[in-house]
Amino acid sequence: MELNLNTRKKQMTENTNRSSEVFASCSFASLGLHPTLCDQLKERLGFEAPTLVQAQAIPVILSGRHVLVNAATGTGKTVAYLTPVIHQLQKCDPRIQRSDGTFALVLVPTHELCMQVYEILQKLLHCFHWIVPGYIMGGESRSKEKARLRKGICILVATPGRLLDHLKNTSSFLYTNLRWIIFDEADRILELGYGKEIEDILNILGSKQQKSVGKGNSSQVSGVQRQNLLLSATLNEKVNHLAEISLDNPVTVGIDEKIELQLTHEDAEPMEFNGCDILVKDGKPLNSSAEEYKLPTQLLQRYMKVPCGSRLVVLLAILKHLFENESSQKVVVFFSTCDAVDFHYSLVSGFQWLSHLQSDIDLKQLFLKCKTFRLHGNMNHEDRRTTFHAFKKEKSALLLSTDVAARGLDFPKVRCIIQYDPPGEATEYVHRVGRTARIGEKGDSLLFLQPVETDYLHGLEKHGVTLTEYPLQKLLDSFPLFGIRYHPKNFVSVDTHPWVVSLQKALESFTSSELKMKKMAQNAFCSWVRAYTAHRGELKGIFMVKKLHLGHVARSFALKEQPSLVNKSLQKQRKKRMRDQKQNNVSKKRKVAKR
Ligand SMILES: Nc1ncnc2c1ncn2[C@@H]1O[C@H](COP(=O)(O)OP(=O)(O)OP(=O)(O)O)[C@@H](O)[C@H]1O
Repeated sequence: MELNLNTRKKQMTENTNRSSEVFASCSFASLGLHPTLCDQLKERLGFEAPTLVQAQAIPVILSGRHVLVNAATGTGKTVAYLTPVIHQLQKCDPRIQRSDGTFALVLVPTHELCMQVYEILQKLLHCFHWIVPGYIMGGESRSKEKARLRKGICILVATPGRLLDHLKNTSSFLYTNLRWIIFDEADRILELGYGKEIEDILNILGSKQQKSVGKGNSSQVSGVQRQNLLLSATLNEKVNHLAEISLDNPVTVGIDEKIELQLTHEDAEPMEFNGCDILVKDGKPLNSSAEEYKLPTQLLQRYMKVPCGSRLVVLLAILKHLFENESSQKVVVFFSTCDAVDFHYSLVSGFQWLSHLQSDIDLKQLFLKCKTFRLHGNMNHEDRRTTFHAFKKEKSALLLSTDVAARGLDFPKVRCIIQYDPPGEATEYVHRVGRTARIGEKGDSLLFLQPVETDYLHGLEKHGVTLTEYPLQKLLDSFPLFGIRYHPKNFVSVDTHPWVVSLQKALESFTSSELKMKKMAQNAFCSWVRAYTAHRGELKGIFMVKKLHLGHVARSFALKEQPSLVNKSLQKQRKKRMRDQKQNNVSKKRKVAKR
């Protein structure tokens, strides 16, 4: 009883500590936001108080300065940039109208993030019906978008490619009143190769900065005061060029002490907004030493050393453990390719295993009994949208995804992130794990590495990210094999663990029993190897294709042999069949001739 009381007390202290790391001790109203907007934040979104980054960024953005916002994942950056824009637009007198065209542009890297920002906007604008939000993004109907643009969209959320398309081809798209350009996940937009599009967009919008504009002045373009904002949890030197061409004397706002440390104290200008100390800085954008990333402190980060051939079994073991130990569990697993997502989705959805041998009846049941979703860029738009919303709503579910879900997406209550295929850059690691432990909540992350890949951890350490090892052996020993729990006297390697061997065999026979499943496994194998070879720069020395044992890679896709061998043996079979057929025909002819 006392123990329970102590545990509860400890939890309460932890919660209070976490809360003070995330939330500021001031109100939204005290930051200068309109009372109706503050009511919307409370009523529509349930936000009582601003987060630290909101308390820091909102007053600076309201002041009209160009801003770089750098804060950990899940700290509320979206509302930090949307509310000042709405505040300014609602107070325009006379009221703005749709026919005035677009006032604010939010650029995002993915469709899902586009929808997410649009949905938050809809909630915040509920009481400001004259400020119309809208979105445009690749894959949607151009003509419908044109029609919406013609009517007028006051705050427009867009992906860069489609925006450029409309800027060039939709003559009714009015942007002469444009006042804000916001780059959400700025570094990702560039990583996706949109650099050229962004330059073109800035050129067309007349928002490209000419060097050495007076300190503290926002740029004036065609009489309208412009204010540009750049945000990400991983603002690094890659963003410098974009910052240089789009921001005019920016203020850096961030809760990242590492970034604050590299600011020169002469430049630093401490401000106080209702008890929230803020360090803002004029002038130059970030340099490469700023590439130390701040992750949510409550996030438990672990890695697992798994031999290649046992990867699949270990993944299934972890998932089984997670879903059987907690009644409501939300997990996201990241893969490197769309084919890998499809294969694992079909496998998880259909794979059954004999759970007991005691009775003569085969009690086969689904190995994983959780609700499973998949998300990747090759899915059609409607399916992506449905998955995105469905996974958001679920209390307990598994999402298998590529990096389309890595950036900005806010799935409530995700408890665990599994990086089955390691990400490339450390930035991607940060954003993937950032899908959990949001807004002060608890979260775990687990990174799969093959024994030859563990140098990847040093790369992460350089960015201030440290992981501890997950006790894999203990987990494997905890699974009973046909009713009996295995107690090894001596250390047994993962590959030879009886539970692993047995499950691997079952997986291979499941995959080989269905042609469709086998084909999916082969495709996934091939695209996985291709993705592995595509690692760039320093990562090439860690993820070395030469060191891969393709037979073991095949096992990780539940294949008995690697696809090229499979193809060869298929070819051999085909040749043999043709030879047999030929011989049959010859003997038939001979028979006919004999008659
Ligand atoms: N003031 C607040 N009070 C309570 N919850 C909030 C507040 N501000 C934001 N949130 C919630 O916190 C979560 C994270 O917010 P948001 O997605 O804006 O974070 P982010 O910093 O942009 O994360 P990422 O870097 O991953 O994109 C969301 O669920 C959002 O609804």
